[in-house]
Amino acid sequence: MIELSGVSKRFGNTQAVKDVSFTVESGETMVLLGTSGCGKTTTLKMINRLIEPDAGKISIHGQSASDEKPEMLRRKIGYVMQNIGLFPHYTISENIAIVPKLLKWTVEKTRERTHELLEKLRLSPDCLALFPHELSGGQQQRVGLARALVADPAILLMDEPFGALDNVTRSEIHVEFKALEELKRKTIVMVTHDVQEAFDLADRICLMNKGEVVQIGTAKDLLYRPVNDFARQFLDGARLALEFKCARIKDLWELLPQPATIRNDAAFSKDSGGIKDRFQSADLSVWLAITYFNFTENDYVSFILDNGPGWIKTFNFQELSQAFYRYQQQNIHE
Ligand SMILES: Nc1ncnc2c1ncn2[C@@H]1O[C@H](COP(=O)(O)OP(=O)(O)OP(=O)(O)O)[C@@H](O)[C@H]1O
Repeated sequence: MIELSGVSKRFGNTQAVKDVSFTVESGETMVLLGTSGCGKTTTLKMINRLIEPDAGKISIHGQSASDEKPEMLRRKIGYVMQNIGLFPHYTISENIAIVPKLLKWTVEKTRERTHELLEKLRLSPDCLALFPHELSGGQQQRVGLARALVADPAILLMDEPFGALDNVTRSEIHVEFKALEELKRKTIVMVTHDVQEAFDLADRICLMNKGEVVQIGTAKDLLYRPVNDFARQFLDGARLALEFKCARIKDLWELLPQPATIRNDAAFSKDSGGIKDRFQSADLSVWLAITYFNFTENDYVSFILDNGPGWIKTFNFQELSQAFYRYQQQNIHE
């Protein structure tokens, strides 16, 4: 768990961070979101003491960060730098081995862990002897993540980790990132100025402006219950896409047409793994349902909820849109 209480930082005449307080629970992903210069990176760097606060308290797992030596603190906290930040004259293998070296791991232990991570992050072992510039942006980003994860830290700080990637690669990596078992147990604080990214990855979002926290909440809180005009306007440009991202098929289940027949064939029984062929989990955002499954007027897709009556529904794009519209109305008028 990470706790910030009344944390402030000034650089000369600039109040970079002002009285920021929030708690990130163990295993939670908190995204610091806001426009350029609003104090996100400064806040992140105060957590691992790359920057020292002028005022306030930061504690990690209940222990004050200021009581610990910065180098010791940083060994326990993975850090993915802005613009990936790989060392250009180190090979990929050397880049990943930086923390293991500090921790005096054996060559064999480092090699084993490196290969384990490469496999999880879908990187070929052939890249180990290469230099960063010989890899694509997406591959470099994965190496940056491998370097931060190598010592299996419970906490991961990520500063615009996908900032260098184009939009398509970025969305693909978001899906993979969410699915990585290695990350599911970690407490993550991530900085981004990209609202879509925040909505894709956050459990909760901390929206900042001019060094201060404007609102902390789930994506749905920010979308449907903004605390002020700034919070409302910050999302306005992408509101519809964000609403699609926030809503899961299961959230609108009751608004979707009742199944004409409840099918029971063995092909998609729970025992056979649930998802078969065109059968998708209802725990999927409406956004993904539409973008990934080429969902059209003529195209019926079956979704599976939990077991029980009505746990499979088959509908087309139009029926999904209608249900989504009713869901939006309900939330706005909540
Ligand atoms: N080392 C520094 N010296 C002087 N001013 C700084 C320093 N670091 C940050 N600042 C200023 O503090 C403010 C907050 O910067 P910070 O990098 O935390 O913002 P940010 O929200 O992360 O922005 P970006 O998304 O552009 O990185 C900015 O006005 C910035 O110019």
